[in-house]
Amino acid sequence: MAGYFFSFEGPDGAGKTTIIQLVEKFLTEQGFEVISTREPGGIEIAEKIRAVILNPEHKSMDARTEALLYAAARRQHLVERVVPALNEGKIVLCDRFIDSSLAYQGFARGLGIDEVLAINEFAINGCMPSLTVYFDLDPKIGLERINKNKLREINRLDMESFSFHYKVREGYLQLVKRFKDRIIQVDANRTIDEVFEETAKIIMQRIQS
Ligand SMILES: Nc1ncnc2c1ncn2[C@@H]1O[C@H](COP(=O)(O)OP(=O)(O)O)[C@@H](O)[C@H]1O
Ligand SMILES: Cc1cn([C@H]2C[C@H](O)[C@@H](COP(=O)(O)OP(=O)(O)O)O2)c(=O)[nH]c1=O
Repeated sequence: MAGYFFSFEGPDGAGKTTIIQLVEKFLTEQGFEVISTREPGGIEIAEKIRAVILNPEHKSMDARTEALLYAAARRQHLVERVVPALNEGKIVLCDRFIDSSLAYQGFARGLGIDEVLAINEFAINGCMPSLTVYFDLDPKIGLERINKNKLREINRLDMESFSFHYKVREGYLQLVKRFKDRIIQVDANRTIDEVFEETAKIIMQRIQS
């Protein structure tokens, strides 16, 4: 595969969507062919799986069921959207990928990072991002940012307690230590311009290396 696969991680409200849009514009202006996507990314089968996961009425969903459904939606999106773009030599910017499952289901839900990694390795079959930018932010600040934006829908994961979201952050910080070569941590508690500049620099370094 000729393209570059980059994923972006962090708590809800960390600024992933905002920064990805800016990075996409920047890279396009530099002459690269870029797509930005997010799971389920408009892929019909993956959308349907995701609707089942995030439906606030599904309070009885078992944690392993949740992890398997995320992995299934990921697989479908990868095959239909990410891999074709990489094969065309494009840069793919993906809002959340495997590390979301490791942090949310593996660590915060307590299923175990290694267990969730195993089912995701099966799902992605070797197609890992070459670089992951993790936006680190106190989840409280992320939720405050989201609450200011009244247009955003509230999903089943948003309804989790604060302690869940703090565990997600702890999970991410463990992943940063474990996958040092792949994950780069960025302090997201700064202005949009500052976060964008650092992110663009990290990505350009990886493309040029
Ligand atoms: N660095 C920042 N400082 C202040 N507000 C921000 C920052 N980055 C994003 N926001 C705002 O926070 C909200 C959530 O941002 P968004 O990019 O949707 O986050 P995510 O995709 O990580 O959930 C949006 O209203 C966005 O404008
Ligand atoms: C991709 C993924 C997301 N999630 C969670 C994170 C979010 O709370 C929720 C919805 O993700 P998403 O639609 O990416 O929401 P946001 O725009 O807030 O980032 O699903 C997992 O728990 N595991 C996963 O593998």
